[in-house]
Amino acid sequence: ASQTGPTTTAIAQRASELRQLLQQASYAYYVLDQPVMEDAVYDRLYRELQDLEQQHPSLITPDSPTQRVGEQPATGFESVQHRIPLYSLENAFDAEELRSWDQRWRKLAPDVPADAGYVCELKIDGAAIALSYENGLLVRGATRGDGTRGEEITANLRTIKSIPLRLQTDQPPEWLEVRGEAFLSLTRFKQLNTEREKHGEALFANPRNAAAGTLRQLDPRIVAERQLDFFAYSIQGPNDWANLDQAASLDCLQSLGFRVEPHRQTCPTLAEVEQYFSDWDARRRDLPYLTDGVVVKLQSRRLQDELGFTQKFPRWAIALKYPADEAPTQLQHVTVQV
Ligand SMILES: NC(=O)c1cc2c(=O)c3cc(F)ccc3oc2nc1N
Repeated sequence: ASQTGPTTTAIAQRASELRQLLQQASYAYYVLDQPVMEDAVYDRLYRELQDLEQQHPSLITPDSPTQRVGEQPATGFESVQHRIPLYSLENAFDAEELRSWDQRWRKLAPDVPADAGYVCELKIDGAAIALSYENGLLVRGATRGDGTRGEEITANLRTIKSIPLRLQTDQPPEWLEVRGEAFLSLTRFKQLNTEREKHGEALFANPRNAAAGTLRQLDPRIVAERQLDFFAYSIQGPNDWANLDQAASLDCLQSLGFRVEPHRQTCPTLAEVEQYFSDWDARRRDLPYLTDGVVVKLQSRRLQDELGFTQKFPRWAIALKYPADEAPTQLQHVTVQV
């Protein structure tokens, strides 16, 4: 047939160019927190892509920004088995318990020097999530569940703008597991509760419950409205993706398109770990999200692999907790999970 408008390949090229532009703008805005495009420009390009995809549905790709919010509410979540189990962290409530953790792992690895190298990460108070990528595309997302199996909530996680639908690398591994914390910012938490109060709805008790409750919503449109966020903290994959040290794996996650909590710090000895912990006890209250401790990890991946896991916990990491806040964030009203 004679082509009146631009050729099909030209349209396909435009669609691909729009996806690229929109993904870069979205990464800059949601992951780097450094917008590079006016909202009005973003919206115009987004609508142009939506129109192209409506006219030519074959152009729709799973990583298109138009594919983040699905329509149909699920009838219920499937239970899925994690490719790699998700463990919980052992807790330490003071410096003495931190030191006893240190002694315990050192008994199993006596030849490790005192300045073994620890990485401190602020512990985000949200919901643990597992993301599965295949050939660079997000194929599944799940809650931690019991660590071996979780609830399949891919459609809900696709609505989180700081979760990439495609890894930013032109050589993606055949599979990649990314773990992290889905959370609600304090601002968003307060906005949601203000709205709920206006409509006489039960309030969320705290941002963690709000995030976990949101992820259990069957309708992705509701999840999208809540505007959850995500910090990645671990990466597992085949071959050379599997032996990155802790600090390098966080940098790698950032380069792949994930948000990583920016205040992580490498500490040569436990003294610096304790210093970091007390420095951030005050500073963390200025952050736009809730934290409830510091996760202390051994920097060396070889050592992590050598130490492995107990039934429940990694031997090479511990959560050093801050005392729970006495003043509850929002407990005046009865709250239920919806
Ligand atoms: N909430 C968090 O900010 C956070 C949580 C975990 C974990 O739960 C966790 C669990 C493991 F078995 C191993 C490493 C981990 O690292 C982690 N790192 C973090 N930054």
